[in-house]
Amino acid sequence: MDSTDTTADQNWTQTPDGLVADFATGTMVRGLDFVTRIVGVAEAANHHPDIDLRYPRVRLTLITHDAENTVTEKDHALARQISQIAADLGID
Ligand SMILES: C[C@H](O)[C@H](O)[C@H]1CNC2=NC(N)=NC(=O)C2=N1
Repeated sequence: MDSTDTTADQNWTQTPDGLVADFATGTMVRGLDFVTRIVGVAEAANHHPDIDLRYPRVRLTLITHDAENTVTEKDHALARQISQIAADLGID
């Protein structure tokens, strides 16, 4: 996957803990709305991020437990979906 021009990659960084992204939600209420939508797509994918909901940002970490805690396509696919939700909500 060309990792230079997709929205998902603009938000996400590969770390030893997995794919990590911070989203500047601005308030905790907006963060909760964002997280609620994330949980919806995570449940549908049966693939779940670690979620750190704070004021004024949400931090997400994606790793595949079933693959000895490595980053897999499941993580990249969910990252793309999450980045799209953020874009839809006008969250950077
Ligand atoms: C049994 C269940 O389907 C698995 O444990 C799923 C659930 N959600 C998951 N979420 C994440 N992030 N990684 C996984 O490997 C994973 N596996």
